[in-house]
Formats: sequence, C-alpha cells, structure tokens
Amino acid sequence: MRLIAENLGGERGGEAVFSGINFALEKGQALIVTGPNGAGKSTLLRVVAGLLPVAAGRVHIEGGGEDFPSVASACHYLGHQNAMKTALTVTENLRFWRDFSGADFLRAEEALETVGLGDIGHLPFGYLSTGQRRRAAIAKLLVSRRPLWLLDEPTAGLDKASEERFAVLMRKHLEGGGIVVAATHLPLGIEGAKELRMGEAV
Ligand SMILES: Nc1ncnc2c1ncn2[C@@H]1O[C@H](COP(=O)(O)OP(=O)(O)OP(=O)(O)O)[C@@H](O)[C@H]1O
Repeated sequence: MRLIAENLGGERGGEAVFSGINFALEKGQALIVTGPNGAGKSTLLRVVAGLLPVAAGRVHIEGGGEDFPSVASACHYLGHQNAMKTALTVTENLRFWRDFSGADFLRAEEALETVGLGDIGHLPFGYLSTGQRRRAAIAKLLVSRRPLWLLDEPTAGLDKASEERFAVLMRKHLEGGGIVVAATHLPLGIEGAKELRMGEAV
C-alpha cells in the first residue's frame, strides 16, 4: 500500500495555504511535517484526510484493496481537538469510535491499558486533564485497525513517559506495515522518517 500526494494544493477561506506538495510513502514509512505556525501543516493533514477539499492536484491510496479503497477509509485522523464527547465516559467514547471505524482491533479497555489509563475508563471524558485527554485520543488509534495514521501534534500536552510510550506505539505501527504522517514541532522518536518542511514557498 502507498500514500501518494501529487502537486497537492490546499486553501483556507479562499486563500492558497500551500501548493505543489509531492510525497510517496510506502508501508512502514513515516513523514514528519514541520514548519512555523500558520505554515499549513494542519491544513495539509485535513486535506489528506478528506476533511477539507483538495484545491489542486490529488492525494490517493494505491494498493489498498477492497478494505482501503480511499484515504478516508484507510486513515485515523488525530486532530488538535480530541473528537470525544465530554459527557460520555472515556470507555463509552472509545466504544463509539470502535463501532464507527470498524475493523476491530483492541477492546476499549485494552487500548486504555496500553496508554496507561486503565483505571479511569469510567470517568466522563470532560473530567480528564489535558495530557490524559490526549492519551485517550491516542487510544482511539488502537481500537480499530487502520493502516494510515494522520497525526496533528500528537504529543502536545504529553509528559515524558507518555511521549515515550507513544513513540513505541508509532514504531510498532510502522513495523506492522502502517504509514504515519505527523505534523509536529517536537521530535517524535521515529528513526528514518522523511521530512516535509512547509512554509517556505506557496
Ligand atoms: N477556517 C479558516 N479560514 C481562513 N483561514 C484559516 C482557517 N483556518 C486556518 N486558516 C489559516 O490557514 C493558515 C494555515 O493554518 P494551519 O492551521 O494549517 O497552520 P499550521 O502550520 O498547522 O500552524 P500551527 O503550527 O500554528 O499549528 C493560517 O494562516 C491560518 O490563519
């Protein structure tokens, strides 16, 4: 399976934010997207995920077969907002995402154990600290099996131990043939990742 962007352009509010983006990622490869605030990293991830329209060029999956014919069907998108309902418990939120995304992987309880939140699944998501919310959102990546992880500043708000735990999860995902595209200002602990630096030319 490959993720390919060809001459990709994106815009916000009718203004071009980036253009001419090209990359091709094979199974097991990661792309780290860097650049200053406002460079268009989040916009790029949202365009790739299909949450914003493509303004120019195209982005597609090759060799995804029947299970993953499109980027949208192949990806987990982890945005700045954690996409969890504050009034539902952490476990209820993860069960929702497991049902919604299909391709069951870990159970909600197992995913929470994996991110070190095994004892707070019963709490409403709204009670969690910033870092705990991020860890619960990371657990969302583990409740259904999707090969492409699109991650927007995934480690923002995480303590050192959680950062390291997340690096292990990403490495496992890559070793299992997954693909990662991550926008970040911080090192993510993945060796051999490609880098795309944005904000230098539009
Ligand atoms: N809804 C919107 N309408 C108009 N312009 C927008 C909208 N959302 C974002 N922008 C603009 O698009 C540009 C790119 O923003 P984006 O969030 O993609 O940058 P970023 O590289 O992810 O920044 P950061 O490092 O601060 O997260 C910015 O100039 C921003 O002001």
